[in-house]
Amino acid sequence: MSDTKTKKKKKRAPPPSSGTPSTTTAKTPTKKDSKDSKLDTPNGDAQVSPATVNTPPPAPPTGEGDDEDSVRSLSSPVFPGDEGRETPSPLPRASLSAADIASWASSQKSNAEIKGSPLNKHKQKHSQKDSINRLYSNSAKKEAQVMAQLARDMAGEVSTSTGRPQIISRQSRTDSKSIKPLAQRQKAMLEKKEEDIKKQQEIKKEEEAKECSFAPKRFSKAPTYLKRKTITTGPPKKVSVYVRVRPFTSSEKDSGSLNLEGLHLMSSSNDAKPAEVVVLNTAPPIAGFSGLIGQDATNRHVFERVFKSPQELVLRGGSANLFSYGYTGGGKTHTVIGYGKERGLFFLAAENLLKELKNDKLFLRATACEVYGDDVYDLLGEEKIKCQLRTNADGQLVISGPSSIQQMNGVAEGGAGEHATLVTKAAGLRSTEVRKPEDLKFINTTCVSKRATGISTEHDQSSRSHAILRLEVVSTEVLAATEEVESLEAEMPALQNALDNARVAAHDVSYEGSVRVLRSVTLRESIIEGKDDADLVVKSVTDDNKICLEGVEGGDEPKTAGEWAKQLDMDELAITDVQLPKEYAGGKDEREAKKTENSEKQDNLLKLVNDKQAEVDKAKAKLTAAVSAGSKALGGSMLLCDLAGADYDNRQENSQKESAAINKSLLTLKECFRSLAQATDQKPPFRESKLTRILQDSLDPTESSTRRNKESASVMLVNISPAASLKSGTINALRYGQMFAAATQQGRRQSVKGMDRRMSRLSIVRKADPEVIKTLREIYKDAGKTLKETNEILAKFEGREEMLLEKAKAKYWKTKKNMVKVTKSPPKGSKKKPAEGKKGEKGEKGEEGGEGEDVGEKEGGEEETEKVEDNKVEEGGEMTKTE
Ligand SMILES: Nc1ncnc2c1ncn2[C@@H]1O[C@H](COP(=O)(O)OP(=O)(O)OP(=O)(O)O)[C@@H](O)[C@H]1O
Repeated sequence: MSDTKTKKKKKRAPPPSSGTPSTTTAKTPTKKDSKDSKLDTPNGDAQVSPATVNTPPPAPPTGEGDDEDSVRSLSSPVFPGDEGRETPSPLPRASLSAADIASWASSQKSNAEIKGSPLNKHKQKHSQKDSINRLYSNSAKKEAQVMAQLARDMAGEVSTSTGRPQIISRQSRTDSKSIKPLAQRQKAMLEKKEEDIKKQQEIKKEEEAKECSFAPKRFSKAPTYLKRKTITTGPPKKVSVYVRVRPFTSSEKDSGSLNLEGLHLMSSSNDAKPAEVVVLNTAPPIAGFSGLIGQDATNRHVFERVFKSPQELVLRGGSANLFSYGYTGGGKTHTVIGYGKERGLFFLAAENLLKELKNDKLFLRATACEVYGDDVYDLLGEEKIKCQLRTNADGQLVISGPSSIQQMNGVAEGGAGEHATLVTKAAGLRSTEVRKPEDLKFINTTCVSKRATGISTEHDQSSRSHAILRLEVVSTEVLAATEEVESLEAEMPALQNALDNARVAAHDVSYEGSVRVLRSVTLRESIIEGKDDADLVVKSVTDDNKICLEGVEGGDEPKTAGEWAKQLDMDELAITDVQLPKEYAGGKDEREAKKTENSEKQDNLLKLVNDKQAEVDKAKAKLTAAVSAGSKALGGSMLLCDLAGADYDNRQENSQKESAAINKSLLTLKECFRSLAQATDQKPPFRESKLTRILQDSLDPTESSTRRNKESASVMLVNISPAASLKSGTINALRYGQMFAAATQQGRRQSVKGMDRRMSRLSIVRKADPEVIKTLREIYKDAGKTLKETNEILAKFEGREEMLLEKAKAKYWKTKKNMVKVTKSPPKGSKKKPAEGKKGEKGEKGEEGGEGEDVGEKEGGEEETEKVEDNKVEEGGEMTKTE
C-alpha cells in the first residue's frame, strides 16, 4: 500500500526548477505519510531516512572499513560542505532489509518519525532539501529511485554536483559489508547503462562506416529489400560486391559499337565515399553493390579501392580473396591478370604485399588451378594437368596434382601382383616462388595463355571455367615444411589403397562367396561361419517376403519363414547370409596358413599407414611451429578467382553438364557468402561444389587448418561492358552480382534476426508479445495454413510481429469468408498460396527482378503491404514513397 501511495506522492512532488540541485524545501511529510513509511529498528529507534542523504551512486567495493561494527551501524554520512559539522550518532541498521529501505527511501515520508533524532536534524538541515530536489531534478524517475537507494546504502560517498551521480572516494565508507551486494548491483546497473550507451555509439559508427550504402532517396525505384537493409548490424562485413564497367575496346570503337542504353553508374566521384547503386534502364534497377568503378579507373585504382584494405589481413596471417565475375569480354582477365603494361590486380596485390612484408626472409608461394565442369586442373606448368580432390584424415582438402611413379617397399598398390611395388604418388598443386613481382610473369606466360589461347571457341571456354590463383606468405622453413607435408600426404592414398586391397584379399583367402539360407534362429546365433546341414537353401524371396526353398518338397511355393517352420516342424527360422569357407587342397591347415600370411601382410601395411600418418602429423606440427615461430604474416594468403559466367547465354554448344556445374558452383559460392555473412553456427556449404571446396580454407578455414589467423575478407567484382551488343550478358552478370550482394546483405540482416530493425539502431531487442503471436497463429490456422507454414511466416517476420498482425488482420479477417472457401475447395490445379519458392527460384536464376531472396521473404499476400512498410525505413528514417 505504501508503495503505491509513495509513488503517487512522488508524482505530485514539486518539479525541479532546473537540472541543478534545488534548495527548495521538500514537501513536508504528513502524519499519514510518516505512518506509512515508518521503519522500525529492533531497538525501536527510528531509522535514518536515506532520502535525506545526498543521492549517491555506487562506488566500487574496496573492502575498506569492512568491520563487524560497521555492519551493525550506519555511520553518519558526510555531505559535501558538511565537513567539520557535528556528526550525528550512528544508528543501528542491521535488521533493515533492502526492500524496507527502498520502500522507505522512495516514499520520503519517514522524516516525521525521526523528527527528534539528531541525525534527523542534521539531515533536515543539510540534506533533505538538496537531496530530494536533486532527485526530482533528474527527470528520470528510475534514476531517482536508484539514487535514493544508493543514498541510503552508500551514505556520504557520492556527490551530485552535476545533478547526476558521481562516484567519489570510498574512504569514508564504514558499512560496506552490509551494503556491498546492493551497492554492487547499483554499480552494475550504472555500468550497464554506460555500456548500452557505448554500444549505441558503436552501432552508429559502424553504420556510418559501412561500405555498402543503399538506394539514395532520389532513386525511388530501388528494390524494396535495399530499403529494408538500411539498418544493419551484425558481424564485420566479410564480403563486398563491386561493379566495374570497362571502357569500349578499340575494336568496339572502330565498329561503332553503341552504348548500352540507359546504363548509369550512380557512383560518387569522391573515392572515400563508396559508390552506391547501379541503375540500368530496365525495371527493376540493379542495385545493392558496395561500390562502382567507372570506365576511367585503372587497375591500380581498383586495387587501391577494393583490395588494398582486405589485403592488410594477409599481413596478419589472414586471407584476402578477390572474385571477378562477368560475361565473356567483360574485363575479368584484364582486371585480375592484366594485359600489356596494364598490370592486373594479381600483380599489383603481390607487389604491394612484397613491399609491405618488409622482411627479407618472407616471400610468396604461388599456385594456379582451374575448375572446369567438375574437373580441376593444375595450370602452373607446361601443360594443364588434371587433379584429384580428396579429404585427409583431418578432414582437410588435399589437391593431388601431377603424379609421379615411385617405389614403395612393401606396397602393392594394384593388389594383384606380389611384386607391384611401384605406386603413384600425387603431390599437391605445382607451385613457384615469388620473391619479386616480376616472378609473376609465369601467370601470363603459362596460365593465361592456356586459358584463352587464340580462337574464339577457346575464348568462350575460358569464361566457362573458374581460374584460381593463390599466393601464400612463406619463409624458407615454412616452404620446406609445407612441401614435406604435401609430399608425405601424397603417399597416403597409395598406402591406404594397398591396405584396402589386402583386406579384400584376406576375405578372399578365407571365403568363396556366400549362400542365403533359412536357418533356425538359435543356430543363427551360435554358428559363426560356413553352412550347417540343417540350413535350408533359399531359392528366391518374393516382394512380400515369402520364401522359395531348394531341395524341399513343395519348395517352389512361396511361404513365410513361419509357415515353413510350421510345415517342416522346425524351430523359429530366419533368413541368413552365410559366408562359404574357401576349400584348399591342403585342407584346413593350408587355409589357416594362408590366413596368417595375409593377416601379417595386413599388419605390415597397417603399420606403414600408421607410421606414414605419424610422419605426416610430425611434419604438420613442424609446419605449425614454423608458422607460429615466424612473422605473423606467415600463412597469410591472397586468392584471386576469375569466375566462369553463369549459364544464361543459351550457347547451344555448351553441354548441359557443363552449365549445371557452373551454376551449381556459383550458387554454392553465393550460399557460402551468405552463410559467412551470418553470425550463426550454420556451416557454409563448401562441400557442395569443387570450387567452394577449394576455396574453403581461404574463406573459412576449419579447426585443422594450418592457417594461424582464420580471418578472411572477400571482394566480388562484377566486370561489365558498356557495349549495347553485350546487353543481355551484362544485365545477367549484374543480376547475378546483385544476388551475391543480396546474399551477403541478407546474411547480415539475418544475423540481427529477432531484433526489430527500426529499433536496432538503439540496440534494443523487442520481444514479441505472446498475445500477438497467439492471435497470429489463430488467424493463420483459420486461413488454412499448416503449423509449419505458420512457423515459417513467424520466423520470417520475427521482430515485426505487430506489423504482421496488422497485415494478417487486414488480409484474412476482411476476406475470411473467401479465404475459407478457397482453402476448402481449391480449384483443380490451383495452388494453395502463391509459391514462395518459385519466386525465389526465379530470382536465383536472375531471370526476373533479381530479388529472389527477398521476394521469398514475403508471406503470400503480405508482399504489397510489406513494400509500403519498407519504404518507410529509409536511411535517416525518412519516408519515401515508391512509385
Ligand atoms: N578496364 C579496362 N580498360 C581497358 N580495356 C579493357 C578493360 N577491361 C577489359 N578491357 C579489354 O576488353 C577486352 C575483354 O577483356 P577480358 O579479356 O579481360 O574479358 P574477360 O571477361 O576476361 O573475357 P573472357 O571471360 O572471355 O576471358 C580485352 O581486349 C581487354 O583489353
